[in-house]
Amino acid sequence: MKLKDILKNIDFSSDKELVELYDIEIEDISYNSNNAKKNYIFVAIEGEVTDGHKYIDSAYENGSRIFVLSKEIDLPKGCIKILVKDTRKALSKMSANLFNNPSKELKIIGITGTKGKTTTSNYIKAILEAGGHSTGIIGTNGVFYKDIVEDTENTTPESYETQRILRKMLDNGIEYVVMEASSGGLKMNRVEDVEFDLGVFTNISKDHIGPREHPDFEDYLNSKLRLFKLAKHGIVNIDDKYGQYIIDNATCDIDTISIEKDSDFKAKDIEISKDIESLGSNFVCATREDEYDYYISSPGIFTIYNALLSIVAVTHFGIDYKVIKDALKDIKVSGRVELLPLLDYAHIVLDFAHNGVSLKNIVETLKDYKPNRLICMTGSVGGRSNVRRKEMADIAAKECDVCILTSDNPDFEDPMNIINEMAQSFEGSNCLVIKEADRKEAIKKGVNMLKKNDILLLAGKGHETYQLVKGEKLYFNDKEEAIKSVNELLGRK
Ligand SMILES: CC(=O)N[C@H]1[C@@H](OP(=O)(O)OP(=O)(O)OC[C@H]2O[C@@H](n3ccc(=O)[nH]c3=O)[C@H](O)[C@@H]2O)O[C@H](CO)[C@@H](O)[C@@H]1O[C@H](C)C(=O)N[C@@H](C)C(=O)N[C@H](CCC(=O)O)C(=O)O
Ligand SMILES: Nc1ncnc2c1ncn2[C@@H]1O[C@H](COP(=O)(O)OP(=O)(O)OP(=O)(O)O)[C@@H](O)[C@H]1O
Repeated sequence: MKLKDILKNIDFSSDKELVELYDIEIEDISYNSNNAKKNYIFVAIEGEVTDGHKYIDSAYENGSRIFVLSKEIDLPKGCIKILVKDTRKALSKMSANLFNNPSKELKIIGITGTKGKTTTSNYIKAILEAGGHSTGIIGTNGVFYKDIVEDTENTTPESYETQRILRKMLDNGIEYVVMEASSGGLKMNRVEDVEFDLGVFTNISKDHIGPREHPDFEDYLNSKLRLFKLAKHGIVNIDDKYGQYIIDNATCDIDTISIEKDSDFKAKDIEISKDIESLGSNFVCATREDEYDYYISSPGIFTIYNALLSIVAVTHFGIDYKVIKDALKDIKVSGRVELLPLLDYAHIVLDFAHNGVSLKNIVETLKDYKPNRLICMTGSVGGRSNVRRKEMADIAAKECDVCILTSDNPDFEDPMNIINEMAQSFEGSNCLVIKEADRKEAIKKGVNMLKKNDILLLAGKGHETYQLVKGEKLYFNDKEEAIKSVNELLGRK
């Protein structure tokens, strides 16, 4: 592609005459010097850890001669300097130009919120596919479309990766893309040049506040709000304390959903199944004109919110009620309230809950099934704000009968340090606390102590298959370990 086409709609200045620049053929863009090559443009990003401008020499050595910078830096002779105000924004626009703006030809649904993004994305994908529409997903679990699966570093990939993936999806015949728009992704302009047909707000609670993320809650909230300035239409959970803030500050029209307040799509007559084996809920969705009944095969009030948002999203694209109803009744999302059918006298549930709000939701949901004892295995990430681990431990101490504190991505922190900090919440509580830093042993202990009608909640990892230790992702799978422990217990191979 010609340089002039890559730089379309970008405000820049250059040390070269524009005519001199314009017809240069560019092969690709790199924002990491290690991937830079001849005929590539190198874009220097001022990151959280390091400043990409430091890697100009390395990109030069790898063959790049065209540099997009936000700082006046002298370049080696023969190089072209393109100066912009914000290189992240420039990278986003250049990437959209390079890949021919794929989002213009796709229908894109962005989901933001502290909790429920992955679950809601999967519900929407399943319903759209049941309606005959080829749909892709970009999110925490990776990228999925047709039978293609791609891992991603971030929930919301860097703008270049996002545009590249959207182009590949479009070229593979995908019509709809459901994309998790994380606050970090929105803040760092990773989706700035994605044309969202719909933006969806699930909820917000204190999270991702701390070093390298958001300095305060206001920044976190306003990062999420950005989606409703990019999208053509929005869907907002008005029961959330900040739902009205999103509506008041959005630049698009909004449909609202709720269980408590008045809204455009309100759930009522909710019946959560009494039997843990069926783990589901019936509810009616009342619009301003009509009422529609649904069954969703996952329990909990939070599931109804995710289902409502999904119903409204697909209704926006004209999907039939019957298609939605049929699809919802069978949907399951891996690692989200996943019942492992391993024992006939007790229940083991796998769930991705790894912050206070989600742990509270899943614990309260499971308590509705009136277990003999609720045994919760949980831990908390190392090297991040201590608030998260305290909130999680407080919930477990208050709501559970037994809590096995273990490791959950300790990274560079000593796992016992995290466990001991969490253990403080149990002082004076009726919950029996067990400390076991080895997650495999912790699962085994949980399985071995199960008695009739107990529920063991394995919280934190859900679908994830690694343990982050000292910067390294080591393979670990809660589900596999639970199966092994049960087999050992029952004397099977
Ligand atoms: C804090 C943060 O968000 N960091 C993201 C950011 O990295 P960074 O700005 O820290 O980059 P850096 O390492 O300082 O490097 C700066 C620049 O120098 C370049 N570089 C670096 C080394 C080198 O040898 N050569 C070189 O050119 C890098 O490619 C980069 O362009 O840009 C990277 C590329 O897009 C991201 O992968 C990285 O996400 C890290 C892994 C991360 O943990 N991010 C979390 C906070 C995050 O974004 N989470 C959200 C979900 C949570 C939420 O809801 O917000 C997500 O979407 O994943
Ligand atoms: N709407 C919701 N409100 C509160 N908690 C929820 C909601 N939906 C799911 N959860 C809980 O949060 C956990 C994570 O759900 P999900 O993966 O859908 O959220 P997410 O927004 O993608 O999370 P993350 O940003 O951590 O990847 C679930 O396992 C469940 O315990």
